Amino acid sequence: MELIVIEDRAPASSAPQVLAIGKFDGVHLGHRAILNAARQLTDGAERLAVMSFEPHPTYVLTGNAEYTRWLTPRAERVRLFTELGVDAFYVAQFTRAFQQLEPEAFVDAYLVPLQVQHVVVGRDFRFGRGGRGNVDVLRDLGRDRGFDVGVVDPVEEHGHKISSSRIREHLREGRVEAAQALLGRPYAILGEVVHGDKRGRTIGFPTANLGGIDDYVLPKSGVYAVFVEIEGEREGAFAHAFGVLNAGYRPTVDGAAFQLEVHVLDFDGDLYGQRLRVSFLRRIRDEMKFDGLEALKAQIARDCEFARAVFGLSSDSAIPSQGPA
Ligand SMILES: Cc1cc2nc3c(=O)[nH]c(=O)nc-3n(C[C@H](O)[C@H](O)[C@H](O)COP(=O)(O)O)c2cc1C
Ligand SMILES: Nc1ncnc2c1ncn2[C@@H]1O[C@H](COP(=O)(O)OP(=O)(O)O)[C@@H](O)[C@H]1O
Repeated sequence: MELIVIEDRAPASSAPQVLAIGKFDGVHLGHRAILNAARQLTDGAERLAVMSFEPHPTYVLTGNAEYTRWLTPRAERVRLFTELGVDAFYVAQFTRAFQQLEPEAFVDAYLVPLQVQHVVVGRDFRFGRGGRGNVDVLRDLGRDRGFDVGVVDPVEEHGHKISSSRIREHLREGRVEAAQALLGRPYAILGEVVHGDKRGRTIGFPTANLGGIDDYVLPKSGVYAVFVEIEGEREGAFAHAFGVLNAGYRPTVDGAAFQLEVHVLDFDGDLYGQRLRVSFLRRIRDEMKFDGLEALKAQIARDCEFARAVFGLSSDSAIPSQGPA
């Protein structure tokens, strides 16, 4: 897949294209419906392309700092679009000048050079200065410029529209399974294993601390059962495994910063510098303040047992399974 950042005018495309336009944060089931509709319009000669915008338009337009974080930062969108067979991903810079473009100017500078044959958007798509452009405006502009417009109705789940903001809300409340139902896959965060306080190993539960996660929407603090993958190949480690993850401030040890740390089940080895993707499968409990490390250690052992039961893994410990406290 080709990744093209657009500053103020799209580069000329050498091939005709079908283009899906939207924010695509999360690449959730609603976004997938748009991509599938676009894919069905491609014939042999046309490329399948996606256009989205950075920084997050909601951040630029509302100033809401939560939108400096993404469900899927650019690298994750690149990965998912590649998996979904997208040929070209255009990232348009959502600058002040961009926001001033009239709908017609947007179409002429951003779509016409791309040899767009079909544009596919969601029903509520808005574009151009002050959000003046909508699907009808886009259709009218396309008529004179040789493209048509496919409109995809919102995908619903239990009568509610699937949206990135609902997924954010679920994650804020720790409802990772509800988030998964809207995403069509578990919510995942990719980070690099950094050094911590080296306390984990002294209590028998080494925890890989994830760094470089500032671009991600973080789930509610608490303990989660997770799926863990190492990005790229590595000799002597695992390709994927299960784990228990603590998200939060670690009140027992007076942690000051929000952290994600994962203890990988049935693994012993060096993970520093590795890139791990953790997928949130099940919330186990709230983060708690314990009277000392022994109590914390006993609870982590129960968390591991609980996760083993969830995953159907055999227990290799003598601690009886009691589930979360
Ligand atoms: C499954 C799991 C659950 C945890 N639960 C809590 C908790 O409820 N409260 C807390 O203060 N710390 C909790 N922790 C974090 C530990 O305090 C932390 O892993 C330990 O201090 C090691 O820190 P280090 O990796 O920086 O050495 C948990 C860790 C894991 C792996
Ligand atoms: N099962 C495991 N799960 C997570 N990390 C492990 C495991 N076994 C060994 N490690 C290694 O131990 C490190 C974590 O140990 P810990 O004492 O918690 O140190 P730190 O405070 O630096 O995270 C990980 O970064 C990894 O390199």
